[in-house]
Amino acid sequence: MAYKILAINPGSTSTKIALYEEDKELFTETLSHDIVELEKYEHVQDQFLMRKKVVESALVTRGFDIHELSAVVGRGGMLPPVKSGAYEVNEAMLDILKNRPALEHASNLGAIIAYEIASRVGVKAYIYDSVRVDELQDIARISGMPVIPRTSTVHTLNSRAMAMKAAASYNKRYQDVNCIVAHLGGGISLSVHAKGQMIDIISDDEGPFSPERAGRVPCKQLIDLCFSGDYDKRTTHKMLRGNGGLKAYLGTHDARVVEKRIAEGDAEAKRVYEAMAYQVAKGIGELATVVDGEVDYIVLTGGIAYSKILTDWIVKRVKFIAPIALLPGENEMESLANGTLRVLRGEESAHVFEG
Ligand SMILES: Nc1ncnc2c1ncn2[C@@H]1O[C@H](COP(=O)(O)OP(=O)(O)O)[C@@H](O)[C@H]1O
Ligand SMILES: CCCC(=O)OP(=O)(O)O
Repeated sequence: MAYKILAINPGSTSTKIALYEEDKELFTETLSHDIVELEKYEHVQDQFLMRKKVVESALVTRGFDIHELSAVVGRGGMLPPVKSGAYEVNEAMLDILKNRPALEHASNLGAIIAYEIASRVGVKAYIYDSVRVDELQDIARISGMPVIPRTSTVHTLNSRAMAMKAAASYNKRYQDVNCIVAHLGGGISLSVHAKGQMIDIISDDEGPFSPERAGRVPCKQLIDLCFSGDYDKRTTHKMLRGNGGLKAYLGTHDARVVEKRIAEGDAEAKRVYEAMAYQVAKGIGELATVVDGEVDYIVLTGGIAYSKILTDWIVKRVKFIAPIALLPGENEMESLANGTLRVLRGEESAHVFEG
């Protein structure tokens, strides 16, 4: 019997779904949500029913009977630190994602929607390479403030998949190389992979700013801002995540719009956009020290890696470290489905989530 897998990837303004038969994509669709509608919900978790209905309607529209499914997989959310690979969704995981996620994030809905659909047809639901995969080496956990230990929150799914893809293109095994991956999307995160483990990372609040996030900001000034009485907690969070970065400086989080302005001679747009590249390059340099400079290759991936102007700026600054593989875009849906397929085929086993 051919396995059919439904992959669900909730993002801040859309929910992507894809149906795979074995490793063949039958269809993929981005279901956009109305921003005004989304803003009516106080918490991301409250969007569950609305997003589930949108997913189910899309499947009905395509005439797909969910009873044909062998498994459903969702993008793993803001759990406590977990291992790489697959986890079967269970009650303990659902409890955390629904009631006390490490951070409010659309990906928290991936497992919840997957579980609902899978339960209806009596198959298993999984997550794969969650954003909270934590393989940090011990020394990387020390932040400088004992009450704030460092943990890993990173674009694991795409970063690991692209690190493996690049390894194959250099005729090497992921398990044998040291590489640095910069995921350049609406949010930016970086990771250093040493012999198959993400031993250190730069999360979206520890390094470069991005189209919609502030990245690392001077923390003493941030404390003053938080206690100034001018901003509530929700607004401050939004300034860091959602309304930060390019959006804050230039009023748009679309890098293509910024590039158009640069082409038209907008000097401020160029100054800010180049600063984003500068910070990404600095982050790559920082992570190169983790493996004593022994980096086999650097990967630039995510939507902004399509940008020649931005990647040229980064490459100019980091090419002394290692060769650079440009793998623009992301293959999250394929990675979710392929990981689940390996579990169904018995080539990989799913971890048990214990909370
Ligand atoms: N051809 C392109 N050139 C420059 N930027 C691009 C291009 N295509 C997409 N982007 C930018 O990539 C960003 C989104 O990347 P993506 O990986 O899709 O992120 P996310 O999944 O986090 O929304 C946006 O800022 C978008 O403007
Ligand atoms: C850095 C953690 C993962 C994350 O923030 O994902 P999105 O950029 O897709 O929101």
